[in-house]
Amino acid sequence: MYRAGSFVAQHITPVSEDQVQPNGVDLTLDAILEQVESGRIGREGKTIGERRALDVSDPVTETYHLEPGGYVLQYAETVHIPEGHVGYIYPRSSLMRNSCMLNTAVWDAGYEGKGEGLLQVHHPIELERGARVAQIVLAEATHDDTYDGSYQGERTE
Ligand SMILES: O=c1ccn([C@H]2C[C@H](O)[C@@H](COP(=O)(O)OP(=O)(O)OP(=O)(O)O)O2)c(=O)[nH]1
Repeated sequence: MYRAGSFVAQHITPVSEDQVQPNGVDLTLDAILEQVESGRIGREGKTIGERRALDVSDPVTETYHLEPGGYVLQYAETVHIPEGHVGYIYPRSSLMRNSCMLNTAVWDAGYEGKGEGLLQVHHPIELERGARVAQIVLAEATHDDTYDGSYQGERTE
């Protein structure tokens, strides 16, 4: 069962009232990166290739002008996935209606950090830093251990 947005909001920092939706919480855009080097997924281990942070095209409004392509989008909020739950990301529908998509992997129980998503741009779009671009939902889930991988605590210092 998916939890209500008010429950999800208890696990997102910082969060404001306008981010809380009936079934989840909107996440905002912190930064957009472009991958410039190949990564590797091996039978054992993995390497993340170098990604370079894009400069905003308009520094006054902090707006990115994006051409079609694939980008890594970093969310601004710290997310904690509580025990007994699993998280998924959906794009904000207005992003999708503008021919763009945000992909999700699994957000594991016990994970805490500022995560990332794959942003697919199928038509040029402008995105402002701090704009709501995604929605995170939490579903109740059984699990064995809790998350203890390499991304635990990412970008939280
Ligand atoms: O779209 C997503 C999905 C997940 N995560 C975060 C939460 C998740 O718990 C963590 C690790 O994901 P995963 O377990 O898939 O990472 P991995 O590639 O298996 O690496 P590791 O074994 O180091 O965890 O990354 C994101 O930032 N974005």
